[in-house]
Amino acid sequence: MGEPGSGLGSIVQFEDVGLRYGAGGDVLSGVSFALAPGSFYFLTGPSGAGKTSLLKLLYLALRPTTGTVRLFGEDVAHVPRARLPALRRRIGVVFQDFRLLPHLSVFDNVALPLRVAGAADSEIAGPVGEMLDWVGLGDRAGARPETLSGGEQQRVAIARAVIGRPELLIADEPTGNVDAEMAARLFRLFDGLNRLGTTLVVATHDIHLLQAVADPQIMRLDRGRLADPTGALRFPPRRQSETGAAA
Ligand SMILES: Nc1ncnc2c1ncn2[C@@H]1O[C@H](COP(=O)(O)OP(=O)(O)OP(=O)(O)O)[C@@H](O)[C@H]1O
Repeated sequence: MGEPGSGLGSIVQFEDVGLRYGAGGDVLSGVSFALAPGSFYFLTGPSGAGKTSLLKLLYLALRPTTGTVRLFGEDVAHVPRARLPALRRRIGVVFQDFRLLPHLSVFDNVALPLRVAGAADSEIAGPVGEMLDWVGLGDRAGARPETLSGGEQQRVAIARAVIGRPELLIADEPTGNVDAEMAARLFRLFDGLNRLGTTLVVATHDIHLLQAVADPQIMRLDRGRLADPTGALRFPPRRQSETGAAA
């Protein structure tokens, strides 16, 4: 797990981070933690605790009001605006509200990160087709997002977030709209990515899904503060009988 406080070699480091929206009160305060490369963190806490706000700091949609956020070793407050897109390309995000592009097909939504990274069409078809098969949407490649159910849109959003094998994957309630079987499958996908080296931060209320993951660590937010100031609590290791066959 990350070495809270030291942050050396971390993918993400928060130092005494505080966040306010406008003239409102503290949404986050005194948040400090460091995530080691290749770790798998769950972010839990009651509604309104600040989980989405913390994730927004991670994917550079917000900057902290106080304190320091470092991503890939860089203080985000000092990253020139022109370099932000390059930094963002290293991060995959599954948004709570999916944010699929309505004028693009399912295929083109999922292909987008590869196209932005400069991949040729010949390099795109195979991986996108495989990814759509994996999330059970191989036969919906040509569909527009608006014709899909909420759960199907969520799976497209996950496919788009992971297709480029990001160094850091951030997901906000990524299984909120899918059934238990698909949720377990998606978590095995996350676990597989994690084994390949991707660092994950997943906000979820679905605590029992943590057992689909080899080495989960838990951060709990309560009213804008990390409940465990040392950064993480270790979850009991999964038992084979509880997880079923591997993906
Ligand atoms: N854009 C905003 N402007 C003002 N206040 C906001 C904004 N976004 C969030 N908040 C406030 O910040 C607090 C934390 O919200 P946040 O969405 O981060 O919580 P959360 O833990 O993700 O909740 P949930 O589990 O319900 O999604 C809430 O009190 C919310 O009202």
